[in-house]
Amino acid sequence: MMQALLGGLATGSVYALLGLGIVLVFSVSRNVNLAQGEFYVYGALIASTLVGLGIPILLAAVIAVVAVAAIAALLQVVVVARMESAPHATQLLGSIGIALMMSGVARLLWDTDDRSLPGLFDRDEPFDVWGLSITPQTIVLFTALVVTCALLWFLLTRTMIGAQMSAAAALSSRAGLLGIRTNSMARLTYAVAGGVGALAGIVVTPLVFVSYHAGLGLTISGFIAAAFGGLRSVRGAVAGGLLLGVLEAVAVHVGQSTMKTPLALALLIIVLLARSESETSGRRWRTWRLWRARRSAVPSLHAVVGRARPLASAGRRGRFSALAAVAAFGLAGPHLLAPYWMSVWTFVGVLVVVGVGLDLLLGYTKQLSLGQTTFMGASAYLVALAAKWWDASPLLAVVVAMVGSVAMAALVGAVVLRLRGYFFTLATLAVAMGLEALVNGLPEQLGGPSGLPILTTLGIGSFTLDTPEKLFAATWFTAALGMAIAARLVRSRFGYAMRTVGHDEALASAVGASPFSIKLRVFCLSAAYAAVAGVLTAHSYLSVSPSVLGFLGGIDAILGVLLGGLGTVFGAVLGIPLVRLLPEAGESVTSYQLVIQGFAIVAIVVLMPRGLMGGLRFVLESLRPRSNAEARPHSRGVAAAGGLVARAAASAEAVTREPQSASGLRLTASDVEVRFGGIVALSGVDLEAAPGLITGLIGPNGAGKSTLLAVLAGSRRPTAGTVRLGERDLTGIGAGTCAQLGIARAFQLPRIPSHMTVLEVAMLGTFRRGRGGMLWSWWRGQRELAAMEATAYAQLRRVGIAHLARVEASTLSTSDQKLLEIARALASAPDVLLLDEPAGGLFEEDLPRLAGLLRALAAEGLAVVLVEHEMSLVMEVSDRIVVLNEGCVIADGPAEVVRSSPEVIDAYLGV
Ligand SMILES: Nc1ncnc2c1ncn2[C@@H]1O[C@H](COP(=O)(O)OP(=O)(O)OP(=O)(O)O)[C@@H](O)[C@H]1O
Repeated sequence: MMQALLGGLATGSVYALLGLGIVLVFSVSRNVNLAQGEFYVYGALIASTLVGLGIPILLAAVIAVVAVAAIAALLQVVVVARMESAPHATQLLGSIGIALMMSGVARLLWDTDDRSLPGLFDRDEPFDVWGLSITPQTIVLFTALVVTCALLWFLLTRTMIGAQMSAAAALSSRAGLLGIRTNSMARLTYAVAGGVGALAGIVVTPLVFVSYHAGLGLTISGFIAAAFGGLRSVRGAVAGGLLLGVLEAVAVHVGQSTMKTPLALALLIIVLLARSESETSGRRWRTWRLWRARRSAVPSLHAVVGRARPLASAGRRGRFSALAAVAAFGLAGPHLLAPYWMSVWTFVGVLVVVGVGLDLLLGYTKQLSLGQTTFMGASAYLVALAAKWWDASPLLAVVVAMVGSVAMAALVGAVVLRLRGYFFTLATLAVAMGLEALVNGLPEQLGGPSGLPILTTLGIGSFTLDTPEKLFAATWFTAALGMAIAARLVRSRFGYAMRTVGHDEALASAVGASPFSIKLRVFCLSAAYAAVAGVLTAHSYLSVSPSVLGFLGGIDAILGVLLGGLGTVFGAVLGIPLVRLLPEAGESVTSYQLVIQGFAIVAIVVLMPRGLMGGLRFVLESLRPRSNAEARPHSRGVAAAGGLVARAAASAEAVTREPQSASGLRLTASDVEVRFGGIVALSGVDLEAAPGLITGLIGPNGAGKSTLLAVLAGSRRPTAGTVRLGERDLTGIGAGTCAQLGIARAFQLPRIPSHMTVLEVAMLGTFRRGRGGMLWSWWRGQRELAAMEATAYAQLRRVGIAHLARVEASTLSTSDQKLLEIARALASAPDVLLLDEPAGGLFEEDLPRLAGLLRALAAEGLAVVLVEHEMSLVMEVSDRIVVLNEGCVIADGPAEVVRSSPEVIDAYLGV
């Protein structure tokens, strides 16, 4: 046992070394470097080539470490630096692209052979220490870990460079203001991470062979180690690496070697979850009750539906033609294609189905799941198992496969969607790899590496898909149907919520959409697409093997969707055939496949983020004749809005004087305290926002006004104190539920999703007034959208920017964006309106209009809370003013009383 533990510690040292590289990069540049394992592979392979040329091992090791450091720095400059401001999903995709590209180049340079290295010492015989046998190379390995930790500690804490690295990490983009060259720091970090990775490869390869494809597995192990310390702790990475190594060794020692990988990956998910924020169940229960309670009070969008004209959706003809072309291909294909090509195109169709589901998740909600093929594989396995274990009929086997896969997605999603950004993606990767390893390790139950046969033929009753021609047609019809369903969904109220969640979860909560619930539903829906693809693939190949579950099987779908264009639904049908047909170009291409895949991912992410569909739209937009007076649209969404606005305007006539809900509820904050570590932002604050009144909230910079507004909106949980709306306790229930209950907020810095028109942004506000979830929204799509547009247009007109309805919102001036924030908030027909510096950036001549609007809103019964530095506005419109200073209320009363308070003059007005 002790010998096994020692072996575990040795393996753990390798993981720790890999984890240290990941920690270093993440600490400085907030990137998860998925190529860390490739640095290991390159270090070992370069050194082995040099040794083969007769260079002594020590010199070869030094050259290899320097070479890999240089490669890493080059990759940082050429690829990573260009993705700095991209979303997490894009950065991770770029990182995957780099890993695949490096792996592919390694295959070309060093072929598929396993390689080894001589040890750094001549002696081979192990030492005997207290009955344990320790090889000299194991000692080298431990020494390398200790020396690397010491050097990293010295570099980070005792040198000027280390101080600059830490500052670059802590201050992010603002580090440049202090004269810190953030680019050089990031480059240096990558170089050091590359060197550490190469060193790990060089010290381990005398013990274990290395080959070109080892990188990904090593990266995952390194990531598990790094995750222990939250990706930022050197000590955490070392402890995590050693623990993982020991855990694996124990699994092998007790005869469960096949469980090694699933155990390690389960450990990763547990660690990630332990580090994620979780809500208490009590709070969730209260939130759910309040969410249900709001139903009766909300002025329904459906009261408007009858009055709003149904819109002929823009681009409908184009979508219909595309769907008809795909279905026609399904019919004509069997007559046009030779049998071999028909089977190739059948699998392309299967991947298109996966790709459309993936696009809903990645393109709209911006969640990069590397586990899509997990659900495809699970479904294919369930088809096989239903027949094998329960002798199920073909139809029942399909039902079992679909229900089982979606239920599995719901369980997996409920766990992994608690994680954000990189952590979510890596958890899905862990699920995919873990399941593949599990199936491989259970030959008796699940067929092991050779898989299972499919014993059923797809069909209903006497109608069976028993020929390749029928399966081909069914696959492409399914793809067309899948695209039609997705295209309708993304043009519904739920579709807008998906896009908002993808852009900005805080904004989604502020309009009453629950990011978690939306992501979970889309996760399950995309799994349903994958499950359908699994059913088709099982019956096409008549067998299923573990490789279908693995993450690499899904790379083609990801790459195809990226190439076609994310967030387009139809991009999958453009991109996936190009990707899948590439290997068919010949034997020689197959050996270049990894390089091409990796390079294509990197190139698309960096150079063509909108893919082929984006390019196509750009060309079509450029060809479209346009009058001079017309504002140039920046996206298809913007162009589409042009035709709709006139109708929205007409419909808005019917809803212009929408009754505000005016439920007469009062928002009360009592004894609120908020602390940020040692900073007391608010202390013992009371505030009451009564219906029909405007409550001004003023105070010097840093007084705590925005923090109090965040507490009232539910987006910040107070350290102490309560918030109530009428009798309901809202403390800590979250911004989404507060928005659902009628508290609307306009942010100090406008939150404007990219590629949305002004009308669309205002429409987001109507979310809480719609009915039902994803299915209802899909079913009622166009009528509900018409009501949303009419309602939003009415509010745009109210704040005076209806003429900008079709302009891309992100191009508006700050003052117009501020007015748009108010329009969006009003579109929710709130009871309470929280405004954070609405006059900031407004022109002087706009102030009277804003004052008039605020008074009118109060007259309609709204409770308005106005945070503002523009004193003329506050004094003119406020019925009551609360003054904050250093987190405490120093005055509360009518304008004339507050204005003459010596304390207020001293703290604020006199400045
Ligand atoms: N996320 C945070 N972490 C740490 N401190 C914070 C955070 N948010 C606010 N603070 C601190 O809390 C205090 C109150 O900040 P807040 O933004 O609420 O003030 P404010 O009155 O809105 O200022 P301004 O008028 O400049 O917007 C400040 O000292 C600020 O530095």
